[in-house]
Amino acid sequence: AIYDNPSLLPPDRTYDFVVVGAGIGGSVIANRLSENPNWNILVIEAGRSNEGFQDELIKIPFIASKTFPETSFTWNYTTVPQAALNNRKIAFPEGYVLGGGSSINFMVYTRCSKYDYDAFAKMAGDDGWSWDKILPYAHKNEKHVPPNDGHNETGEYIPKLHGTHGPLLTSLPGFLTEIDDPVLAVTKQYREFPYNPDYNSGDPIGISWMHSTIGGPLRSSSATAYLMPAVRSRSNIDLLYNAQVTRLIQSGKVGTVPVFRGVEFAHNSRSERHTVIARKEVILSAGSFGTPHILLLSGIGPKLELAKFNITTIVDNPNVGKNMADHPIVFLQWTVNSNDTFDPIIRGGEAYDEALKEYHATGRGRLAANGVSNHMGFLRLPEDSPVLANGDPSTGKTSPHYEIAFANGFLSTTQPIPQNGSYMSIINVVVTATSRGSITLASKDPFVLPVIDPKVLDTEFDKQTMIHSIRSSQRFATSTPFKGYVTGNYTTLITDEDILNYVAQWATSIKHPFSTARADPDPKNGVVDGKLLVHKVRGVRIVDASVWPVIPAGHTLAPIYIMAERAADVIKAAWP
Ligand SMILES: Cc1cc2nc3c(=O)[nH]c(=O)nc-3n(C[C@H](O)[C@H](O)[C@H](O)COP(=O)(O)OP(=O)(O)OC[C@H]3O[C@@H](n4cnc5c(N)ncnc54)[C@H](O)[C@@H]3O)c2cc1C
Repeated sequence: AIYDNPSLLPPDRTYDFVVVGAGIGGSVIANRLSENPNWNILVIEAGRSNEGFQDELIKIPFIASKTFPETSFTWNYTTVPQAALNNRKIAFPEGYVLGGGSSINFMVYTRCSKYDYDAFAKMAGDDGWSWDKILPYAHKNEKHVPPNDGHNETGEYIPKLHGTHGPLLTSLPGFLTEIDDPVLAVTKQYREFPYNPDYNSGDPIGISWMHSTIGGPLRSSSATAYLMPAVRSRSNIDLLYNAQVTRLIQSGKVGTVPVFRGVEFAHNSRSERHTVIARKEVILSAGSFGTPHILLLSGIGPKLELAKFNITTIVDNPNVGKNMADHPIVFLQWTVNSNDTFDPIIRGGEAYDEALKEYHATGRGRLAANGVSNHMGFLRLPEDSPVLANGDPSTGKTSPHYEIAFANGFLSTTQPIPQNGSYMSIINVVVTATSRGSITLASKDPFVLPVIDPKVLDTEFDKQTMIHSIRSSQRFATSTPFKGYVTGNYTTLITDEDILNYVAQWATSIKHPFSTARADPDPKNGVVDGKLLVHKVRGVRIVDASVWPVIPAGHTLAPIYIMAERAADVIKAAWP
């Protein structure tokens, strides 16, 4: 059954598993565990339903960016001032809705490098997370469907690499653009930008066609693919949304080890607190901010920090909320000779209304497709690059250092679009970023947002790699295939100093927080073990981005789906 207020949840109901957070990790776990008809599952989500008020914003692919930074679909986090960004505080939205990030994100589906998974396995001390072992779960997750415009996709990807029967729908670009041909022409002419027939093979290096979590004209999210189908078809799963988990409660002890099978939750800061007990496990899937926040409020975290807020430490673990990895992003634009970019649509008005009309009438057109890019490139710094002089932080030889992606218009999440003109944008992302930030308590009150400090571009490696990425983008935009199309720079950047100033003014986080409760067999170094069980307590497991000991070098949704699919089997095996 579905409940939208804690007071409606039947008080006598008991559950085997309580899943906290209905984002990517939580939705996969809830679906897979409820396959066992003998188990009862409760899912508790702080945010809203993915249906109802303004839900077109999270259904129509092109307008994804209208869902953040501050809407009813987001947690409106703001960071502390970022030193490398002119001390700007940046907006850091996260999904506050069934589906979590998968309901509001840009839908870019990248499995990342096989070495990212091998590094996870090695650091967590569990070979099951390695690429070769986990690959079946990538297939289990995915259902590749034809592109929405029905174009012939032969040669644009390698079919055998993709799932055909999973819940999550993925597809190639559903709206072809005028820059597709020149982008592909660059890959034939320049060794710096080789063509990769499919970046989801475990070796993403090169320029590939982009895959998105889109089926037909609609976003496919963990809510539409996993959670709601299970809730609507099975009687052993209850879903409660509009209910924030405020802490875990110690429910007993095994010897000297505390057991945490109690979950406390409330509709808002003024309303009554409720509790529920999980007979088997509490699964924390509240994401890289929500999960450590709940642990800290429950007395599991760095003792000195907890003491500052008069929270009694039950388990002293200095790693909770630390080691936060993320990816910095900056957008760069060029003026182009075209009447066919998406700029008029982004500006709104008549062009947007026309596109929306076409979408409703035919289910086709630009709005039915991902607006970010049709192709993207994952590239490595040259082996002799001085940026690598102090070592290579990437996980292996098929792991990129940076990403570039090409948009057929003025794309930016920080810069306002100019009133006039036509543009092309290249997105620059440092995907092997070495800066590490944190999430810490701001208050003992669970309804006060925690302090987020991602330390964007904090290290010299990250800054120099961003400079390299921008220079690479500049070579791309001025390559022969773009002669006559690209007419000039929107912003002219010549020296490294120019670039760093530009980055300080406009860079932001791509919103891939990771590793804030990382897996490590040694409780001194991590928060969970290789089976994702929280160290030094019983009854709590974590399944979300926070447990990854490395941040995958690409976009993060696919790696989380894949790890959650395997985590579900790990849990099933633990309760035979
Ligand atoms: C704006 C944006 C754009 C992005 N674009 C892309 C992209 O194009 N491609 C890509 O691969 N990745 C993208 N990402 C990243 C990706 O969406 C995330 O990495 C992913 O969703 C994280 O999954 P998760 O399961 O760890 O957490 P989430 O999906 O964030 O789910 C956590 C859930 O827990 C809930 N929750 C939190 N605290 C509590 C609490 N106390 N009580 C109850 N519930 C709670 C939240 O409301 C949320 O629903 C983007 C993210 C954002 C924010």
